[in-house]
Amino acid sequence: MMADSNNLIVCPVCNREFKKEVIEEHVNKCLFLNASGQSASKRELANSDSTTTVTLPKRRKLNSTSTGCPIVEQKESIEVVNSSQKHHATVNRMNKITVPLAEQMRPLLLDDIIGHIDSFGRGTMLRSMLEQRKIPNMILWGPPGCGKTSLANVIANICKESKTMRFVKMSATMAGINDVKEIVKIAKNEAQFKKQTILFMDEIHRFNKLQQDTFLQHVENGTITLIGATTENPSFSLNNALLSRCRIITMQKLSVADVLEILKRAVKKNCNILVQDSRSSFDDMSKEQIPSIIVEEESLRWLAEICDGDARIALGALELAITSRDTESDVCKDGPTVLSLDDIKNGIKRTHMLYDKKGDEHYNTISAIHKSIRASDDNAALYWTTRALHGGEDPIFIARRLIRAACEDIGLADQSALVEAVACLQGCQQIGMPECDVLLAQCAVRLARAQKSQEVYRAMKKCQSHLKESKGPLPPVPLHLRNAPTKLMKQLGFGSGYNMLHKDESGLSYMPQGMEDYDFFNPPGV
Ligand SMILES: Nc1ncnc2c1ncn2[C@@H]1O[C@H](COP(=O)(O)OP(=O)(O)OP(=O)(O)O)[C@@H](O)[C@H]1O
Ligand SMILES: [Zn+2]
Repeated sequence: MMADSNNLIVCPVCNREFKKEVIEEHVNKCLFLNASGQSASKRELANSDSTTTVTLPKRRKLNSTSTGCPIVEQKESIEVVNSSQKHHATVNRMNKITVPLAEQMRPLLLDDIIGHIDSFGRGTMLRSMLEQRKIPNMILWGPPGCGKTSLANVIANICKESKTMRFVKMSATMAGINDVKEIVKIAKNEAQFKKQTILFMDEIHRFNKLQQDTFLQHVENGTITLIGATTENPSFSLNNALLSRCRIITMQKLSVADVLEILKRAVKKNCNILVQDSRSSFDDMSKEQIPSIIVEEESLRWLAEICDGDARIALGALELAITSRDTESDVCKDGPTVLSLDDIKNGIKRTHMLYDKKGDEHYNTISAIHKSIRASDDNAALYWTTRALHGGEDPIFIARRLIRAACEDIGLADQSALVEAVACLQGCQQIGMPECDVLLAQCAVRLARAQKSQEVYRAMKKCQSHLKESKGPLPPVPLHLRNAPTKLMKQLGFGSGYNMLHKDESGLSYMPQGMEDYDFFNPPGV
């Protein structure tokens, strides 16, 4: 299949071959997945166009002033060509490309970590502990790509220098109980040689509570020092006993300025590519000084803004943009290649990154919808609903929440709101996305604009807490309210004295005995 193989291009990330028409799409996927530790090729394998032949496209060699850049290095090693060299070339390429830019930029020192001033900036307790090489048990809780693993990496570095601590890194996505037991066994042994084991467990929330119990005793008796990282609220996902033994370090989402700084550092330090306005002139530079690629500051700022605080995504996108930009320019031009905002935008699909269905963002957004409705802010209700859908939220999940809001916040003030919200759910079930988007938008706006009444909801809450707080057996249903289907029951007095009149005229109480004066709508003292 020689003719075909000429048409194949190797993915620089996973080293598989794809047809020219699909390679771009594949590389985009592969880079993103690679950044998140997965591989696009595995998923695509079943229906991919890959074959075993290796034919590499000819690439432009970059300016030699750019050495040190991971991207540049990989370019140079891809510069291959005939089939007798192909094996060597493949190996060479693999070695260099398996480390994505985000990984290369991982901070080594505390001072390299950007942001997080409140949690471990100068003057914080954690900071001074770490500076004295004291590592507490801790859980790092923060959104993806904010630097949890990076902090662990810095700690690994501290361990390396200390000689009295060893650092072990695991991920709960891969490891099981047996791995933990193994670590504990080694840790006990190392302890005899006065070496403390620091265990970093990434994505610790993936362990169920029973599995978490395995750590507990070893954390408690000091065999291991545990550092857990999680994107999920630890108070829900972690064992209480474990929580009480660990310091919870809350890491905020990185700000736009933080991410911008990380991007600038990556560009400056690693790649020797200038960040500036492309219009500036290079007249007074010697030919060697002129960089091969220029990244405009505007592009970096845009990236920093859309990555939603995830530095890994921002770095991955930058890497992708540089890689694909360079591939395009086959001919060596006189001036540098400019990486414009459009180049960066082309490489990225916004929705891929921003909405994490399982994480807090999912609940945060749905809560924002509900609260906007409650506040009668139609504009905000529309925004949050649209944003949830844009991020890939399940429309049924939103519709259910709207039904709840229709009762909880609108209630008897406008009873058709409930009917319409239920209709909205049915409509969503029947037509699905993308058509049901407007159903949800309309319903959210409708609910936001409705009259509000929490009367029933509040009364129900009062009633619920009354029941919860009442001690001893609950009062029996009064005899006159009971049904008497049998003779025996009639003889026992069931239903006796009952009449069909309204409460003011019937002379009966419809509340249990002793509770005649209870009014959940107007509770005493309110
Ligand atoms: N605060 C930061 N300072 C400097 N670089 C950072 C920071 N946060 C993230 N980065 C960069 O982003 C990359 C990804 O960050 P990291 O792996 O530490 O995130 P994480 O919080 O562990 O994310 P996840 O929950 O997805 O594993 C790092 O390799 C580093 O290059
Ligand atoms: Zn690939």
